[in-house]
Amino acid sequence: MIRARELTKKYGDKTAVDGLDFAVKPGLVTGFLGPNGAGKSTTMRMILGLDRPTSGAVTVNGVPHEDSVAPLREVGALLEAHAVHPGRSARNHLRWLAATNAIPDARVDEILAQVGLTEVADKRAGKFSLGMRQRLGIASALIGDPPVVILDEPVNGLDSEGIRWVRHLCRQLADEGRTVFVSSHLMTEMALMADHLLVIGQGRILADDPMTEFMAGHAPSYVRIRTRDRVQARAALTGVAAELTEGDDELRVSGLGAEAVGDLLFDAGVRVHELTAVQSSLEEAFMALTAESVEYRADTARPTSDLVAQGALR
Ligand SMILES: Nc1ncnc2c1ncn2[C@@H]1O[C@H](COP(=O)(O)OP(=O)(O)OP(=O)(O)O)[C@@H](O)[C@H]1O
Repeated sequence: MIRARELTKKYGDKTAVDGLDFAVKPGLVTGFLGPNGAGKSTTMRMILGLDRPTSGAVTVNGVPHEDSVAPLREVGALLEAHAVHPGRSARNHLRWLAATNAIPDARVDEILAQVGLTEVADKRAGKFSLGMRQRLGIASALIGDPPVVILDEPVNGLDSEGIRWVRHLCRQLADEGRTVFVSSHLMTEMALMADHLLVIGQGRILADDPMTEFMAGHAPSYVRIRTRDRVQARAALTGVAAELTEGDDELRVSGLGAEAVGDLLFDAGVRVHELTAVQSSLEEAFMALTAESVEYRADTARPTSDLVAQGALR
């Protein structure tokens, strides 16, 4: 369990993390999301005792991480810029970590096999591809068999097979009862991986919900209709549907299921060319939720999805 209370970090005038209160629970994969500059890395660094809070506190299993006696056996972490000596082999790097954390040497070969690096274990880490470095970083995080695992952008640089592997690994770690706290900018991956979401923007919590509740609350579903008889279709649905929105060549109906919409249109004699139940994606929900707190945005970038622009997400 990771517990933050009024966790705050200021850099001069800049408040990077602004009074965060949250609990990351064991047995779940908790996704940590936020736009660039939201304060995710700063929060993770404070959890790991690498940065001191300006005020407030964060504990891992009840103890501030810097007070931990054998830190790698308490929390395993992969940070974006993890340091491995380029001249050292993967095996020697892990052996050094094991030796300095009272972890048996036998664990090194075990963890190398688990992350798929056995064959390159004696290669210098400086020669590793980004994907191999990520795997070594994950091996370093897991070598102490920790109950709490923190992974900052773990799928960065991994190919499709590697991404699937990280997803399954996170699921397995959570199923073993560990606390798994993961950040990623890849929303499709997060949607598949996380049971719970903690979303921050400008250092503050925007959402702290189970994935299913988050999607129900922020990623609305609607029924898409394509028909040439738009006027008739609107007439049939007005007053029954919660909301009717006109798209370029479609009508979007919220507040009614596809069956009900189909029946109403059939009863009204409307010829329908498409009727689809649509669930907005996690990415659309995230963009809508964080639109106000995006720190850096290209002038030409549309801040939110077409859905938002067309008024279907509010
Ligand atoms: N050492 C520092 N000195 C000054 N400002 C900092 C420092 N570290 C972070 N910040 C600022 O604090 C804010 C939060 O940064 P942080 O790196 O935690 O965000 P993030 O959510 O991890 O972003 P990203 O997704 O881009 O990695 C940003 O505005 C950043 O510029």
